[in-house]
This record gives sequence, structure tokens and C-alpha cells, in this order.
Amino acid sequence: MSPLEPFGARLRRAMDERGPLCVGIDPHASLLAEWGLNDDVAGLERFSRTVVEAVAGRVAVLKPQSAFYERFGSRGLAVLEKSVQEARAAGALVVMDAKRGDIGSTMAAYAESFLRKDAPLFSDALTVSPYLGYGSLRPAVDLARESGAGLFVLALTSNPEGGEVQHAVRADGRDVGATMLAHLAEENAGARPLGSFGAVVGATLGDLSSYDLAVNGPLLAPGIGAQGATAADLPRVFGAAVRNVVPNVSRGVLRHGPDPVALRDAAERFAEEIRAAVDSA
Ligand SMILES: O=c1ccn([C@@H]2O[C@H](COP(=O)(O)O)[C@@H](O)[C@H]2O)c(=O)[nH]1
Repeated sequence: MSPLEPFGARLRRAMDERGPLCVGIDPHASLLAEWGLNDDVAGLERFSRTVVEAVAGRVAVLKPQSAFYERFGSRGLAVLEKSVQEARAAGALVVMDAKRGDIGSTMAAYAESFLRKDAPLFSDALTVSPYLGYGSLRPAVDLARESGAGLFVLALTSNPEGGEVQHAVRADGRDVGATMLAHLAEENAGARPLGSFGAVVGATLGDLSSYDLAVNGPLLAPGIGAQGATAADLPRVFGAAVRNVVPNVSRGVLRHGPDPVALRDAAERFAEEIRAAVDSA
């Protein structure tokens, strides 16, 4: 099966054409209830289909949160599979937020599940956890390269607890988050127009000027909306790297459902705010 064009190139083009917003598909039980849906597979399917139909033709990236589908076992995964395929068919890139991470031999199987082009859950990119050591991700990096897919490595996460691990200082004086960024810069060396190996860096984190965010890859930035960050924070948090930022908004958009027009309008408002913030940088 022929590889896709590298994820970084496809993402850069999508960001240029559609703007950088990533809408998260997070079917929380509380949102299903707010939408008047049952907390069951039918509710999950209706929720996902509504989001995909409302925004997949407009935004650059959709990010389904796998946890909310896994909750329903194999039938939930079937809904996830369909949502990924429909979102991609509508022109959005799909970042599967499954945060996989394990020893290399098991990591290879996770990679097969999400990054092998003919896998049922193939996604344009996958979130991965490097906290079994960056080197444990090698099978995922290799398969992503082979398929034209990408990875987003948890470097500096949006949650307040993340610092306990990510700000831990190594023997060489560099902290763990900075080390992950340095690995990604190596991975993306020479890639044009953008590397395929991105970092997750929370939009909630305030001033990150002590970190080298110039990894020549995308920075997936969750935290806008429900976690308190705003689009206006982006230039301050990301500095010169702001043009490589893919800001994620999940609940901030989803709370406007189930009306597809209201969902689309909410996504458009966030997209406008993000555009204005990036242009002001
Ligand atoms: O550091 C991280 C990494 C991932 N996430 C995920 O992003 C969305 C955020 O949802 P909101 O509703 O916009 O808060 C969710 O799927 C998280 O698991 C993150 O928040 N922070």
C-alpha cells in the first residue's frame, strides 16, 4: 500500500487552508446527557456523527478521545472506527488521542493498530506517552514514517499534575519536558515544510520561554476553553513557535451541541479568535 504524503506536509497545508483549530470529540457522559442522548452506544454514535457532520468539512483537525469510546467496549470502538473514517473522508485530518506508551515490543503493536495504513483505526496521527523512555517509541516513529502518519508526544501537558514528571531535572541539567522537545527536533531535522513528529504542549502553561519549542514540528495545544486558557494566550505561551501550534478545543465547542449549526458557529468563533491571536504575534 503506497504511503501518504508525510503528515507534517499534509497538516501544514490543512492549517493554511482551514486554519489551525483542532476540534476534540470527547463524548463525556455529561455531554451526552446535555445533548438529550442516552449514555449508551446509540448516544455515542449520534454524538460523534453530529460533530463530524458539523465540522469535519471545515476544520483542519479532529481529535477523537479514544477513552470515551473504549468505555463501551467493542461496540464503542466500532463507532470510533466509523467516526475516524467519516472525518477523514470529509477532509479533516484525524489525531487519535489514545496516549499509548509501552515497552518497544508492545509499542510496535500499538503502532500497528493506529499507524498501519490498512488498520481499521488508522489515523493521521496518534498521541503517545514517552514516559517509558523516548526510545520506547521508536517502533511508532518508524511506522509513522513508513505510512506518512505522525505522532504527538506528551512533552508539557496541560494538567497541573504534569510538572511532577515533566519538570524533573535530569543529570545533564535539562528537564524531562525539554528533553522530549529535543528528541522531536532531532526527529524532524531537515523536514519541509513541517516535520511529522509533534509535541503536546498545554495552552494553559503560561510563559514557556525557557523551553526551545522550535522542534520543526507541530505543537498540539490542549487547554483552551474548559481548562481555562484562551486563544489570546497563545502568542505569550508559544512565542515564535505560535505558527506551528494546533490549538485543541473539545468541551468549549461540544457544549454548544446538539444543534449542528451552533456547533459549527462555536468552532468558527474559536477559529476566528485563534486566527486573530496568531496574526497579532
Ligand atoms: O496535555 C493534555 C493532553 C491531552 N489532553 C486532551 O485534550 C482534550 C481537552 O479537552 P477540553 O474539553 O478542551 O478540556 C481531552 O481529550 C484531553 O484528554 C489535554 O487536555 N491535555
